[in-house]
Amino acid sequence: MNAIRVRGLVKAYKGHQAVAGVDLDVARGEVFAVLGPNGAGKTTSVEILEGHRDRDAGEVSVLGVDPARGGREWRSKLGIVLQSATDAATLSVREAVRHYARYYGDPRDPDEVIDLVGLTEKAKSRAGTLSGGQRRRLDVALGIIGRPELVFLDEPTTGFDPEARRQFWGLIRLLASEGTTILLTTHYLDEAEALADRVAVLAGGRIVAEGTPRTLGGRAHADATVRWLSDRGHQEIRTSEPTKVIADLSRHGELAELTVTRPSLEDVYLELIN
Ligand SMILES: Nc1ncnc2c1ncn2[C@@H]1O[C@H](COP(=O)(O)OP(=O)(O)OP(=O)(O)O)[C@@H](O)[C@H]1O
Repeated sequence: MNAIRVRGLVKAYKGHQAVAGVDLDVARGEVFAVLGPNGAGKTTSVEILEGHRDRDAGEVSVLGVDPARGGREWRSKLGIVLQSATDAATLSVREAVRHYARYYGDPRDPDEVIDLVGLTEKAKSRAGTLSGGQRRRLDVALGIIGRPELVFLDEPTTGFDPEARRQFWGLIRLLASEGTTILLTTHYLDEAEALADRVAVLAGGRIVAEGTPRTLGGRAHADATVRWLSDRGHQEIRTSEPTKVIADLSRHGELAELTVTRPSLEDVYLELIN
């Protein structure tokens, strides 16, 4: 059984279809990233899967349960990190994490989780005094304290500095290695590429492409661009046979500033949504 199965999901706000017929399958243990521009319907879709928002039509199964009817036991298997920061301002980081741990039957060790998200030095600080990125790390800590089977992360690294993002990626890889299923939304294409087994691109409430980061939108078969510097300036050739092109060119000697590139995930993404 898949961790997530969605068929024909529809949600409208005052006549505007925010989600306009989405099908989605996420296997157990998979890291799945949903990409898409602002207003594409990512948060709406994720909130329906979390049981936080009702739907107008479609079938949804999350860990074998319809989220609209998910009870306490089902909810305890989920880890949810919302876009809005947690309201635990008066508690210290350690108090907040310990407090949340009490809701679960088999929580992780609070201090271990605080360490995993890189907040050990801030463990005694009140949540209200943390920086934006530190608050976000606390949100992630609260989302994983209950040892969830499935974690929803809505734009988890927004506001993280580069080092914190790398640290977070390590945490996601650790959770994935333990068999946790992870659904994340992100605007960072490098994040999707680094973490996701598969990605879906949502635009205008519909999935416009789905695949592995390496193959999305025909990326693996796209032409390569060979660039080099000659006496006449910078040269560029688009080709499906870069090895042959370079072999031919190199007969004339060394090629200065030689590079071979294929479209990045960002190139493919921008083409898909436009
Ligand atoms: N509570 C609401 N009431 C009315 N319209 C809403 C509501 N929530 C979302 N929408 C609209 O639904 C559409 C999809 O919004 P959603 O938040 O799901 O997009 P998103 O892909 O998560 O965007 P972002 O990347 O900006 O977070 C948008 O046009 C938005 O304005």
